[in-house]
Amino acid sequence: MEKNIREILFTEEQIEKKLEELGAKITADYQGKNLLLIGVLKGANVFMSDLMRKIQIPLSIDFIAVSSYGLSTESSGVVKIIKDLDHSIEGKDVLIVEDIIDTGLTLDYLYHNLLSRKPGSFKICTLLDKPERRKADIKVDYKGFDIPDEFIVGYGIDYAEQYRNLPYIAILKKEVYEKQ
Ligand SMILES: O=P(O)(O)OC[C@H]1O[C@H](OP(=O)(O)OP(=O)(O)O)[C@H](O)[C@@H]1O
Ligand code: HPA
Repeated sequence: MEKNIREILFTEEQIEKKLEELGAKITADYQGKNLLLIGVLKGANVFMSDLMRKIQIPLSIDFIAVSSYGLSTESSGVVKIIKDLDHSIEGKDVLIVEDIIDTGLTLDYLYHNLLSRKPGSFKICTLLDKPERRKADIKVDYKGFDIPDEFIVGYGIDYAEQYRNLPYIAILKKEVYEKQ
């Protein structure tokens, strides 16, 4: 295990099993629809790549890049779009794919921003949900796991741009970010 990791929350095998469940639900719910997965970069990159291969219906993908945490473990509360979508979403059945919902401020911003672009439908899928920290009310349609109020890394999720390549989801040791 990486030396700065306190505890592994979900192993590769547990993540794989959860993705199969989520993929099966999305496949059943979006039959005959015009499914567009929108990945929220950079964190959702790994989850989105694995999830889309568990969905057994035609779909398209796009990405939006936002940032509110920068190099910190606390949300700045100011969400910035760094890279916008490549295409219009008008009339499309949009499923936002997030790695983690924490305060909910990122998704609250994206919800209002993307809804104004008139999608046919709009739903939210997140791998991880940290409900204790919520500041904005978010309705999650597809969820992988609830997690405790700890700082999480791995499987695409970073601290100061590190640890995204860990194949598991883990709690970062507090001394790693408290000494910064
Ligand atoms: O619910 P919130 O408190 O808003 O936090 C969730 C957001 O924070 C992380 O993104 P970050 O800003 O760290 O950018 P990244 O995806 O590039 O790592 C994560 O990927 C979510 O998008
Ligand atoms: O626990 C977290 N870890 C990494 N990035 C995050 N962005 C929101 N919450 C987290």
